[in-house]
Amino acid sequence: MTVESGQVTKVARSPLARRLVVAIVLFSSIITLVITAIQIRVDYEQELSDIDAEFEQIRHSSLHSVSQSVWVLDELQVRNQLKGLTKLSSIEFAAVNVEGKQRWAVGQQPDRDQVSARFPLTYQHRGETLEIGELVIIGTLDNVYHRLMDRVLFILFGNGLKTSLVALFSLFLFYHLLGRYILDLKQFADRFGEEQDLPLFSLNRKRSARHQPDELDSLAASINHMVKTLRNREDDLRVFATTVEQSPSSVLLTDADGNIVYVNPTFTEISGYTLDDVYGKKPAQLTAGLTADEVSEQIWETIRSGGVWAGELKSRSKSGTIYWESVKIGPVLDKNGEIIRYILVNEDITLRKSYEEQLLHQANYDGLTNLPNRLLAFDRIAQAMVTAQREKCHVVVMFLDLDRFKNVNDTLGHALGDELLVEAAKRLRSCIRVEDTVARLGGDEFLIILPGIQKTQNAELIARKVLQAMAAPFFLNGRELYITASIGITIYPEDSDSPEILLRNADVAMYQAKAQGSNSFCFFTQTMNNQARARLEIESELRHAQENRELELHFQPIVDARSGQIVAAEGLLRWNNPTLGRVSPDTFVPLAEDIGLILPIGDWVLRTACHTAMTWQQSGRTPVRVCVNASVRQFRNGNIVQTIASVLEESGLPAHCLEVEITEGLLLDDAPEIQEILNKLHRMGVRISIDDFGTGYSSLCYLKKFPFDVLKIDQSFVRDVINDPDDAALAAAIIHMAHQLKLEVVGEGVETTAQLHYLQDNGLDMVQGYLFSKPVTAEGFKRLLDQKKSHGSLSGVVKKTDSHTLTEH
Ligand SMILES: Nc1nc2c(ncn2[C@@H]2O[C@@H]3COP(=O)(O)O[C@H]4[C@@H](O)[C@H](n5cnc6c(=O)[nH]c(N)nc65)O[C@@H]4COP(=O)(O)O[C@H]3[C@H]2O)c(=O)[nH]1
Repeated sequence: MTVESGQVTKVARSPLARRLVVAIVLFSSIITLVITAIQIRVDYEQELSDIDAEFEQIRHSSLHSVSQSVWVLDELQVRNQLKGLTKLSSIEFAAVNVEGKQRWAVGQQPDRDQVSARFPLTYQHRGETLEIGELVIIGTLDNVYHRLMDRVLFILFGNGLKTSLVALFSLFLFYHLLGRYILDLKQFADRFGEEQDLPLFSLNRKRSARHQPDELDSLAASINHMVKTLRNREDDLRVFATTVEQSPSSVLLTDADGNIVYVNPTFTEISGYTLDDVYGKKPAQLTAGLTADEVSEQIWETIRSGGVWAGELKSRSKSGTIYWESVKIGPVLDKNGEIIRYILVNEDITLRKSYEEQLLHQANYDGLTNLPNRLLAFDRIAQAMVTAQREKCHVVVMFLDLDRFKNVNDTLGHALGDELLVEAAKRLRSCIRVEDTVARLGGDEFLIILPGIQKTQNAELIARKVLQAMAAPFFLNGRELYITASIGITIYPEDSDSPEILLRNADVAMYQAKAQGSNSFCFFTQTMNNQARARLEIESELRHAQENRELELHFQPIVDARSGQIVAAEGLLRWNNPTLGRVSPDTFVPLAEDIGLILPIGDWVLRTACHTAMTWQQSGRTPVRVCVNASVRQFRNGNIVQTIASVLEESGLPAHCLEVEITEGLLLDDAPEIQEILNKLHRMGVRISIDDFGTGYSSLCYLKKFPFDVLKIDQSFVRDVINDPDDAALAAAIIHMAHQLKLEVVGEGVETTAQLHYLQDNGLDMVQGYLFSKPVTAEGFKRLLDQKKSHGSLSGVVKKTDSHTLTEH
């Protein structure tokens, strides 16, 4: 009840209730006043007409007697009659005027609102009507007024009471029907903001069975619907708020004027600024000087027109660090399409940017020397060509390759090779102007681009300068190294107007310079171009040689120098191409090495050689060794030990029947893995021979260090043993020395009996050469083996005459 009465008081105090009461009172009062006024007016009219009626009554009833009394001048009677008149309620004063003058009067003449009447006093005398005077009666309206006033007061009081009661009743009704529910609603609304789990609103009223839903029910239903909608929205908002709070992107909100009103934790984390630091500031203030004015204008133009601007901008953190952000800025519109906020979603892309920059650098610069790479070099050539065309000058493009750089790598290791390249790059840079470019194309290949050259003769000067710079010794890792370079030169626009062709021209010219004996330069000519084309053609044909079965393995016998018996067969590659015809191994083997094809080809040679040798053995012929040339590449990049092991297993050829021929080049590299491979092969029982001995470094160390079985004297020595005493002495010394080291010696390229005899006399173990046989097919070799069978020993044949050689035709 207390709550109830308290609520009533609240209701009574409520402006709405007050307004209701005032309205009721005002309305009721106005109605009352209007009705009262009308009523009073009617009553007043009625009072006046009552007075008129009374005056008429006087005229009918008293006028004759007053006239009689005046005629007879009965003063007393007149006075009594006048007094009698003033006794009447509405008459205050009565008088008789004779001849215009007041003769008798009774009562007070009122000075307030009055009503009066004048009646002529007449008398019939001798048939004639005489006017003898005038009766004046005057009444006041006081009584009328009093009565009217009483009535007014009564009406007002009655209506006031009624109005009050109505107002009170209205208040009660208002509270009972509406007010208390409004208060409940208010309380619900108050609690709704504070209590998350507030149950839905329900009207606290009794409902009879006949209760029909009224406006309050539908209001409650609407409110609950609104509550549910709000709660859903609140949930959605909470989800969005959490999303924004936990977003890995930084989020800023500004008001419609662009002043920051919110930042999420990621923003603080990245920039170091809290909301307090930046509240009310413009985002641009945080990046002052980092965004170009045109970009800022473009951003504003886009977002003011309702669009979203996306791009990458630099930002500055609180500590002053500059970082990159991927930025999306857009307006938030209200439902009328008016901008109410701007939202900035930024992602820190500094890392990505730096990767991109790195990638860009990597894509354009060489990692080792930091010189522009091939890609950038092309771009520079193209740019230089455009400028040269405009300024009517030339662009000189030089292709530079370090001579025998591979040897440095092989001998001293890649680390030192790399150091040499870095130093060489520095020297190259020091030879040219700032506007010139030195690029590294890869390996030991460099490109020098000289734009804006007026006289092409200058190219020669610069080439000489470069060669000179390279000629000075390099001091690396405590070693003194010498390296030379070969330079190919081509000129724009004379030689070509395409960067690709210019590069190719310079490459071709460089090859020519190398062919001339290295440490030189060479200008490009069209003839060179043709040669290069030919080389390219060979290269492209070679790539398909194996699959097209164009390769063949021929065999050349190696015979015992004393018995003349065939003791071994050297497998020698042959390539017969339908377009190119027979191509010499001296041409295609180095090419195959350059382009890496020597690995599959080398495997094929090994396999073919072992299988062929095995078929000879299986057909009952005396077993002979098969010698296979192995390229340096097979040792470095291939899996030669496993290949040989599996080939021997596949073919069934005993390991001691296989001899692997290597050249000195392989040994230049002091790499332990080469020694390991050779040792493994040796342990497997495979024989190892050193080929072309005498042409390279011919270091005796190698002979001691590596597990060789055979030494093959190069044919260049053998050729001149008869004519050149030096070569003769050298050949003899090599045989002697090899024997000291327990190596067997093969003389290569023996073409004459004189050569053979000289070598025999000096104790040579085996001979190989056209004197006995040129390399022949496997079938041909089989015949040679059979021929040997039928002839028994060849030694006699050999010693008699050249015409009795083993040569297969
Ligand atoms: N003038 C003259 N030459 C003679 C005489 N006796 C033999 N020859 C030639 O001398 C070369 C000996 O082979 P090489 O020094 O290993 O030199 C070989 C070898 O380095 C390479 N080669 C050939 N086949 C292969 C192979 O299967 N693998 C590898 N890696 N290189 C091979 O190609 C080079 C040349 O091979 P070919 O042209 O077959 O030339 C062969 C052979 O035909 C002679 O009395 N007089």
